Amino acid sequence: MAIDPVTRDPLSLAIAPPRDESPSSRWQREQAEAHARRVSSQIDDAIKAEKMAMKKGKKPIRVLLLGQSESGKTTTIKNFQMTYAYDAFVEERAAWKTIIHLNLIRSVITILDTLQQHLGHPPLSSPGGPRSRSTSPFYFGSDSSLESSPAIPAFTTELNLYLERLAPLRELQRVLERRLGAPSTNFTRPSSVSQLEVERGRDPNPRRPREFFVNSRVGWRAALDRVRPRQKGSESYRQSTTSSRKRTRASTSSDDSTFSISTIEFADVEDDTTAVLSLLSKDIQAVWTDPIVQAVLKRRKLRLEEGPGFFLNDALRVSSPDYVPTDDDVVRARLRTMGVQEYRFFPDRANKAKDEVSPSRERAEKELNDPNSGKEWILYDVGGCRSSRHVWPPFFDNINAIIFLAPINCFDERLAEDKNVNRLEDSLLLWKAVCQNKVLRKVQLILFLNKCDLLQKKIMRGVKVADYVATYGDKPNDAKTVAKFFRQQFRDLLFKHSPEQRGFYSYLTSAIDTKATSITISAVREGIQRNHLKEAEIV
Ligand SMILES: Nc1nc2c(ncn2[C@@H]2O[C@H](COP(=O)(O)OP(=O)(O)OP(=O)(O)O)[C@@H](O)[C@H]2O)c(=O)[nH]1
Ligand SMILES: [Mg+2]
Repeated sequence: MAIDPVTRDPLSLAIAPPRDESPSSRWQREQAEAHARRVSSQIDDAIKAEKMAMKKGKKPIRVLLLGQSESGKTTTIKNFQMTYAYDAFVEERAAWKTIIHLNLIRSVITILDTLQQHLGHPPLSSPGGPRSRSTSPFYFGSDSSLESSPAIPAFTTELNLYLERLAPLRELQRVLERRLGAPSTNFTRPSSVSQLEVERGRDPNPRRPREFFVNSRVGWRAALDRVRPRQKGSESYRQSTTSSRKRTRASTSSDDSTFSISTIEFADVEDDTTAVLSLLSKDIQAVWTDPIVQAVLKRRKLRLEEGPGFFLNDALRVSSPDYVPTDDDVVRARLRTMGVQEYRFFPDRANKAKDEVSPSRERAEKELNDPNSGKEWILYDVGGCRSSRHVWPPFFDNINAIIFLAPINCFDERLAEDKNVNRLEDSLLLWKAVCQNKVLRKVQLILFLNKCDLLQKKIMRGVKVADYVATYGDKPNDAKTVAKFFRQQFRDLLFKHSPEQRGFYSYLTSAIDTKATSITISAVREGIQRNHLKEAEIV
C-alpha cells in the first residue's frame, strides 16, 4: 500500500506494511487482505439482506442462551437444531466423533490421575462446613474429599499392566487438542492459583478433570472441520488416509502393548485416533469396570458417570473403526464454548418439510394469517464460565428472549472457577443480575431448571438438600419438592428485581432427553412468537 507522504495520515502510517517487506511476507499479507475484503463484503451482504427482511416485516427473532458453564446451553441449542435444522445437525454429526473420542480419553486420563494420587499422593483436603460469609444460605459439604470406605486392596498385576498400556493416551490427548486448534487447555481454576502451584500439585480443585475448549475466533465448527473426514474419492482424502494408515501400522505393529503415538502427524488425526482407541478399548473397559478402580473412584467421590462427556460405558462402541455418532452421542458430547456462536434456523420451513407428504390445511391457513410464519430465528450460544461472561452484554440489544439455563442438581457443588462459591448460588446471582438489567427490561425471560435427571439421581443417592441450603428446612427431600423450592427462589428474584412487570416462564428440563426437550422447545417457540407479536402490537 502506497503512503501519501503529504497527508501523512496517522492511520495509514499505522497500518502500512514495513518498507523492507520480503516477497513471501508480502504474498501472505495480500492473501490476508483479500480474505478480509471477502469477509467484509459477506458482512455487507448479510446486513443488506437483514435490512430488506426488516422492511418486509421479517425481522428475525433473536434468542440468547445464558447460564453458568456446564448448565446445558450448547446442549439445548443441539436440541433446537435437531428439531428445526436436522440436516445441519446430521451434517455436523460425523465431526463430533473426534470430540467424543476426546471426551473418552479425558475420562481415562482422569482415572489414571486419580489412581496415581491414590498410590502416591494423599488428596488435598478442601475447606468445607458452613460458609464463612454469614449472609449466604448455602453450605458446603463435609470437610473431607475422601469417603469412608473399607481399605482398598493393592493393585493386581493385571491392573498395573492395563494402566501401563493406557499411558500413551496422554500424548494422544495433547495431539488431538493441538489438532483441534486449542490455544491451551483450561484447567478451570481460580486465577489466584499460579501455574507453579499447579505444577507442584497444589491444584485447589484436584478432583476436577481438565477442560478443553476451542477459541471462539476459530469457532468450534471451523475446528471440527479440520478433523472432519475428507470427501471420499478426493485426491487429498486418498493421500492422507494411505499415509495415515502407514503411520499407524508402523507405530503399532511391533508389539500391541507398547506402541508409540509420537509418530502421529496431523494429516488425518481422526483415523489415527480411531486406530489407537480401537486397540485400547478393551483395556479402557477393563480398567473402568475393575472393582479396585471403582473402589478408588468411590472413595474419592468421583462420579464420572454424572459428569459431562461421559462415554466410558460405551468405550467399545465409540472406539470401533466404523463408529458413527448417534444423535444421543452428539447431545451428550461436551465441548466447552468460548465467545459466541450463532445458529440460524427457519422453524416453519422445518415443519413444512415434515408435513410435505400430506400438507395440512390447518398449516396452510396458519401461514397465510401468521406474520411470524417463515421468520428466521437466530440463537446465540455463549460461554458460561466467569472469564467468558464479559462478552454477554453486547448481545443484549435487539434480543427478543433469553433462555436462562440453571442446573438444578448442583446445590451441593462448588463453582469450578472459584471453589468458595456454590454453583446454585452462582446461578441465582446471575439470574438476579439478568432480571434487574435495565437494557433487558422488555426481554422475555425463560428459565430452564436443567439436569433434573441428575437431581433425581442425587436425591436417590441420599444427598440431603437441607445439608447444603439453610433455608430448605425440614421439607421432604424428594426431587419434586426440591425442584418446586428452587423454582420459587428464581421466581421471587424475578418479581422482586425486574424493573418492569414481566411474566415468569419456567420449565424443568433434562436437556439430554431429546424427546422431552423437543416438546419443551416447541412450547417455548410458541411462547416467544406470541410475545413477539404482542410486542409488535399485532395482536
Ligand atoms: N445428565 C445430563 N447432562 C446434561 C444435561 N444438560 C447438559 N448435560 C451435559 O452437560 C455437559 C455440559 O453441557 P453444555 O451444553 O456443554 O454446557 P454449556 O452451558 O454450553 O457450558 P459452556 O459452554 O461451558 O458455557 C454436556 O456433556 C451435556 O451433555 C442434562 O439435563 N442432564
Ligand atoms: Mg456451551
